Amino acid sequence: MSSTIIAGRFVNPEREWTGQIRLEGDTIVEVGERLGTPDVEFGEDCYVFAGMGDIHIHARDDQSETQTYKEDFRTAAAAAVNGGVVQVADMPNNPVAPIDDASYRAKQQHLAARDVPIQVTLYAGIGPGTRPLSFAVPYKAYMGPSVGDLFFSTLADLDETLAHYRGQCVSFHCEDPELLEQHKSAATHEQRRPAECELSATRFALQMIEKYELRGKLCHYSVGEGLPLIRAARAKGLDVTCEVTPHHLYYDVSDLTDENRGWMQMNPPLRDIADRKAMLAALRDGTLDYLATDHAPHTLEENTAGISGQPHLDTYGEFVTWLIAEQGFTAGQVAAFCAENPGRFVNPYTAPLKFGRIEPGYVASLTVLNLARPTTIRREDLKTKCGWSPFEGVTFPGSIEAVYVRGECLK
Ligand SMILES: NC(=O)N[C@@H](CC(=O)O)C(=O)O
Repeated sequence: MSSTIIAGRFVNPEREWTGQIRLEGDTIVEVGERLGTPDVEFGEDCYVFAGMGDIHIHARDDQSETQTYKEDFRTAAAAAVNGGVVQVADMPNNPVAPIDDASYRAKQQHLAARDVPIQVTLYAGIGPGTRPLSFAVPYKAYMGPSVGDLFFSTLADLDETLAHYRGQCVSFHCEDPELLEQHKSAATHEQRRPAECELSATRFALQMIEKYELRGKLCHYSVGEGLPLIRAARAKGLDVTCEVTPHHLYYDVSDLTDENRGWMQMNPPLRDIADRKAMLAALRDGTLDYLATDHAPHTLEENTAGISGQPHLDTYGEFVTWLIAEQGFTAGQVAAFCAENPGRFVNPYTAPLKFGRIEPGYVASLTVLNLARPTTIRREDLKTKCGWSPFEGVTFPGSIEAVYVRGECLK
């Protein structure tokens, strides 16, 4: 079995240290000071993290193959590696939604045939009348309409369905369908999906998590007023974690112009500056657990025509360098919300591989960021099939030095 010694500055959430690690096959087998002559050495400008994980992506690939003109598992995996991401979790709002044993297994087989190097965990969908699968998977509930047909029209219907999912791991897209309906004639996207939709849905999701003892997760959180509700629920002992996207941390409504409105549209929408600042603070204090992109690759033409979502996998790692160099996040904080917490979320489903830490027994996947070499995002460097990024032209303070996937250096 091939053995590689890597030297550099390593980061886990609780400590940062200079030393060496030894990889054997696809596993980290030793962490120490002087294990031998290094095969690879990363300099002082680099941080070596456990491989980063994006637990909210839309690869747009399923057995129907009707959306693979914009992304498929291969191009999503290429975009992930390009952005320093070694494991992803894929959402179920496909034309053929994985909602039961047969449809989930069929999507798994479809994925296996794509033979991608990174780990892809599949969510199963919860829709009106669905029931849990016979094996453990993470679930996703779209409370109201977003993209695709998997959603509820009333929260009462969702409650009735969730009663069957007691104790399961359920992620919520928090927008109240009845309030969305009330605002549907408003002038702009953000007025049609206002903060109160997410707040009301947050209260409901927390009630459901308590009532059915779910392992709950709130997706792409964007409303400052909801954060105290999440903290209070945790203080009460609820098992609830929370994602935040790059776009809700970087942009707010003051960035919207007549020209960019089309491609700056996503669900939930951009919010006020105060919300954006609240998200940054909550990511720093641990209220938000995961940097998860909601990578939603649609073509620019589709976005301009009104479909919601932005692609973000290609730029995940560069965006993280902005958090460190310009927003004052510590490398340890990054190791928590980009590696350890996403790893903890998927590890129940990825055995024998264990993601998220630099520690013997964990997978030999690493994300190495260089904080001294800035990157300007250019369309020609993207690997996503949809072919664009909202960050085109943005210069981030750092770059991706290397990406190891199961012991192999892929970038
Ligand atoms: N977030 C989005 O704006 N779009 C997502 C759907 C979703 O996650 O709601 C998509 O599937 O494209």
